[in-house]
Amino acid sequence: MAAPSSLASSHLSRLADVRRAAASAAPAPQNQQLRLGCSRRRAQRLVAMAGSGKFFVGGNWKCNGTKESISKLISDLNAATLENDVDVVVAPPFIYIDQVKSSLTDRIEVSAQNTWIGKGGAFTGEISAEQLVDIGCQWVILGHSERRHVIGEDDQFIGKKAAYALSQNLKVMACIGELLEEREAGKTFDVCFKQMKAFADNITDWTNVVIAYEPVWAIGTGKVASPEQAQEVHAAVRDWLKTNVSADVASTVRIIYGGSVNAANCAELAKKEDIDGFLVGGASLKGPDFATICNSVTSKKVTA
Ligand SMILES: O=C(CO)COP(=O)(O)O
Repeated sequence: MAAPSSLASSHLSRLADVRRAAASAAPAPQNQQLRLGCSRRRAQRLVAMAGSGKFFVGGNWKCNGTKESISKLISDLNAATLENDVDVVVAPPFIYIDQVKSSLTDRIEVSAQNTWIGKGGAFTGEISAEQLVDIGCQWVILGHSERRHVIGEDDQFIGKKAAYALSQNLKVMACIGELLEEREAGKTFDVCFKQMKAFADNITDWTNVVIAYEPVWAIGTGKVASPEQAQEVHAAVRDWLKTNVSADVASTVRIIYGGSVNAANCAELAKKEDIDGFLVGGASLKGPDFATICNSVTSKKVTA
């Protein structure tokens, strides 16, 4: 695995610029900082987010579940106590979305795992954004590595899907992340920035977008990125947004981490400055574990 020091030094020096700029920016209102008990830079970001800056946890159920197992998961989630400071979303397989919508508490929003690129019609086997909205689905996951690397979706196709989903008022979890060989070749930032560019070329309003950094080598492998590895990429993506989109988007968009997150490792990851939540696969199939991950937002309240 490439050590952080092998990542491009120009990006690291730009990160240092961002940190210096943040340190010299006007202080956040003190009550906000105290209430959150977090670092000044994060408090400033939360003020800029004006209420939309909650910790965010998504559960991606992938191609798992039966009517029976999903009923059990729903009743565990309905019984769970969730912190107020966290947005929680689950993404069941398409065919169970209706079942989930009709029995899951409104406290948890519902996402699809994919959508068609445009308006529905003669596209056998596809599900349109209009249909998702029709059944009350609020979110869609786009650009997941399993869609990119197993199904073969490319950056442009994914970017266009994001534009269309947003135009239909679906909120988007936009996924990026490098393969193991790309990380080992020192290409982590290049790969993530290229995937970001395809999203940025198609997205004009980032209000309803959450970015999910999911290193492919950490997905379903039990090999979680260290908090430092994840933080480094999150900060670089935020820096990329500042340079290529706007300072406002860079400071307000949530960047969540995915890849072998579980009830035991979530608290340490959640403490990191630029980790605004998680996209969880395997552990989201266990209600109590998923609730623990949602409640790792409390780690954010400890001064970083
Ligand atoms: O792909 C993921 C979420 O979208 C992560 O999956 P795991 O948590 O099972 O590694």
